[in-house]
Amino acid sequence: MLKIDNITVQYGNNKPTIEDFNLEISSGEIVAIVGESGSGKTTVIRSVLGLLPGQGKVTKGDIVFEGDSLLKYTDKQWNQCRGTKMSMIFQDCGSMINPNRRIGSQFVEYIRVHENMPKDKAKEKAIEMLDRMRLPQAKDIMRKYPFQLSGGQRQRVGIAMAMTFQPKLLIADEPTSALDVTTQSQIIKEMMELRDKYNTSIMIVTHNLAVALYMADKIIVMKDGEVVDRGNRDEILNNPKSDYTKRLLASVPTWREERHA
Ligand SMILES: Nc1ncnc2c1ncn2[C@@H]1O[C@H](COP(=O)(O)OP(=O)(O)OP(=O)(O)O)[C@@H](O)[C@H]1O
Repeated sequence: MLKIDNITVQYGNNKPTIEDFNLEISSGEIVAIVGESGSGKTTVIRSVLGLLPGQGKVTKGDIVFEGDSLLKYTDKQWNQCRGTKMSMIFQDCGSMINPNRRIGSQFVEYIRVHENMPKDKAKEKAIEMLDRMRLPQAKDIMRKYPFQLSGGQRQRVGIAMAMTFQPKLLIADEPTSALDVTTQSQIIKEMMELRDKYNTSIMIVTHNLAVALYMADKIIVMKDGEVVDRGNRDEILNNPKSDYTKRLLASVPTWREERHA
């Protein structure tokens, strides 16, 4: 479904931020990229989304999505792809939700940018999506401004928007780090349900190894632009290769002798 094939990414003439990076995601698979700040996680997902900032560029390798190279996508192809086949959610929905506009008006506009439909139909669709993301009183939510919602509610709105067109790939950058622990675990469970229901592949970036161990089928641990460990949950948990991963594991809380993720 998505193949990141040996890419090197560089910002201007600086030393490459990531080198020879590989990752394959199948349909319905959840992959987590874990690592500390500055390790290159966001660079990987921005490369996939074609949204590298500044002078960022993929200088080597290829990124293939459903058989086509994303590196060769035209602006038109990107517009058809982002928000529909490939969607993203961010920490506290940062770039998705405008703080100065009511949820309803921006959700309706978001839908109509991607699909030609009358306003009332788009509104129905928005309410249906909010309902699905377990936001009770969806009609009330539509009338509210983002600041009138809790962090968890805002994040559910972001996920509802991202899931509107049932994307094949959902890319999530630290989607729960702004939330309290209880809301964090609810949102994570809800994301896993999306995978089960729609077979959405999910690529999640997190600095929290516990979150990765809980939800991901495949985990990649990065440090200073390099992959220092990769494997499924059991491999990372029981047979980590790098000292860095071992240290991260040691910091995951334990409970009754059992490591809890
Ligand atoms: N716009 C940019 N211009 C130049 N260099 C950049 C830019 N963005 C990132 N970098 C370089 O890439 C490195 C990795 O950054 P990146 O944002 O990918 O890390 P990260 O693991 O996602 O960190 P965080 O968790 O803080 O978001 C940075 O240390 C920096 O050297």
